[in-house]
Amino acid sequence: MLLGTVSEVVSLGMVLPFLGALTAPDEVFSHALMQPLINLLDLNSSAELVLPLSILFALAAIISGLIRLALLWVQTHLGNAIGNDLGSAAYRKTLYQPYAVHSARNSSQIIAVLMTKINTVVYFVIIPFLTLISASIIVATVVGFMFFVDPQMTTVALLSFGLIYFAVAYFTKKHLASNSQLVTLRQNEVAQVVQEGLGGIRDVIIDGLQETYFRIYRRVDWQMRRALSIIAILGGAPRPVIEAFGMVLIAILAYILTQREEGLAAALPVLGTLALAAQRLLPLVQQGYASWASMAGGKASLVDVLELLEQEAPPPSAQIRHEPLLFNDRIQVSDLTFSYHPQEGKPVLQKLDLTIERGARVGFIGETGSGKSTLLDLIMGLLFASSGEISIDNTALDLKTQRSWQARIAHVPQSIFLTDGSIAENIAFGVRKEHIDWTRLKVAAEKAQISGAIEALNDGYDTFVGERGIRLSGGQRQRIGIARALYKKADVLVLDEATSALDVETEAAVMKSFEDMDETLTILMVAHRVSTLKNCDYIVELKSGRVSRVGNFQEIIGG
Ligand SMILES: Nc1ncnc2c1ncn2[C@@H]1O[C@H](COP(=O)(O)OP(=O)(O)OP(=O)(O)O)[C@@H](O)[C@H]1O
Repeated sequence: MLLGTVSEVVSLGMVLPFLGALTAPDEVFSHALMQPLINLLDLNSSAELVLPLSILFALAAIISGLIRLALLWVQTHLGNAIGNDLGSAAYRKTLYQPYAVHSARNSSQIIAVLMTKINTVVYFVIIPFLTLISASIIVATVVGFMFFVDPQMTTVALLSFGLIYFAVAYFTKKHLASNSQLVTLRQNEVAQVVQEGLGGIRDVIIDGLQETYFRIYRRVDWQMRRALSIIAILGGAPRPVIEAFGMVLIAILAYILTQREEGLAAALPVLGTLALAAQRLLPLVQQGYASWASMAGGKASLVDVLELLEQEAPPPSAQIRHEPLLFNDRIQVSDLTFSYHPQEGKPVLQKLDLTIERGARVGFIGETGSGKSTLLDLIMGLLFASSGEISIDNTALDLKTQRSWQARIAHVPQSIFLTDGSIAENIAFGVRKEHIDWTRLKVAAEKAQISGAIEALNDGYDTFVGERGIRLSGGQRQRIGIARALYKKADVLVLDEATSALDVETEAAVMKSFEDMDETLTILMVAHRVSTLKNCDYIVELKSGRVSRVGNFQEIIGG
């Protein structure tokens, strides 16, 4: 920035002697400031001065250009580096939020912030801010230099340009703010429509909703872009007006200067410098104004990014590997009440008591919405009781013990997330490829009834699982999910409709393989088909947020 300023002033400073040398060579030759140069080059006449001055002038211009190029590089790079820091910090904090926070909010808004708004902030706020600072410093210095050349004219020029920009800023401020708001709202909607359309693509295809989603996307995206273009237009609009005005002003100044006693020749260097300064200064002032306008336009996006950054930081213990919580006897659920929204209506679970011994295979049934998944989330320490408690052996499950309890659990959801990687990497999830324990991996795959299918593939365990595992069937995905849980060698396996996509025979085989597992392995499962629960030690039936019955398969389901 400092270099940028120096380069501007030096290249401007070179104009005065250069034009002077062309128009009034003798005066320049005898000027005190020129003597060191004249002595250094051993010049004898004013005519000899023109060439070195021309070279110096050209050099100053080239250096000034190079420095500005470097400045552009630094600003853009720095802006994006700051954007990367902000985005990563916001994503990290988001990941570490409690499950209750995630389940209560709209994920597409978070996606909009992390994918789109952070860019808006970089290109509309951070880079313009850096540009504004450098433009302000350069403007101030160039104005100072111009003041030195001709204070009167500089004051007139400054006041006229300044007033115009202030007036424009005053009148556009409101429009910039409202469009800024519009941009962030529409960015949320764009993220939502993309997420909903692609996330539910099966239903979109079956219901023939492609055109509906396409139309919504086109409308909200256009509204967002229109607001963005209004911000850009408001930022750029004064330029052509001011440039025309600037030229008029220079014509007037030229006229006034030529009317002075010294005549045109004496006025020309001053006029040239002023014209050049205006030509340099105007884009800079315009850049400063456009940066301000852009920042005003990006403000609402910045507010959204800052909101994510203000989320509670992960506790220092979050990164530490937790020693698994002692679990030798039982999970005890005592007098447990839970509400998603404590102020509203009846709790989802009410005064629930339940004991699950270590090594038990427990099935949960109940009507839809009876609270099965919620109870499993509470047992897994993802949600916390509104009143009552869950304890493991005799340790209460709370924020402090949550991570060490979770170190014992493997969860198999209904739909598992597969990363772009090999099957092996997806089973040994989160483990670096070189650290994978292949024997353990193969045993897990065998027990999950997937080893045969994997080994039949050309690349076996190294087969690449495409984007979100699209190349695998639902049943294969679920079995990979089960193998992943088994690889973790957890003490508690939680299966929430984890076998719903399997055919009856495969499901029975998976269930059978659970039977052969270590008898200390505790299995909690919610099943799509009650027949899946046939081999459970007991079945817990939930009704209206309470345990209505506990018994074996025969007692609860009947023969
Ligand atoms: N994130 C949430 N925010 C608010 N309410 C929720 C949330 N998740 C579930 N609920 C409500 O809690 C109740 C219990 O839901 P839960 O998913 O635990 O039931 P479930 O027995 O597992 O149902 P299903 O068999 O349909 O999966 C339902 O009334 C549901 O609407």
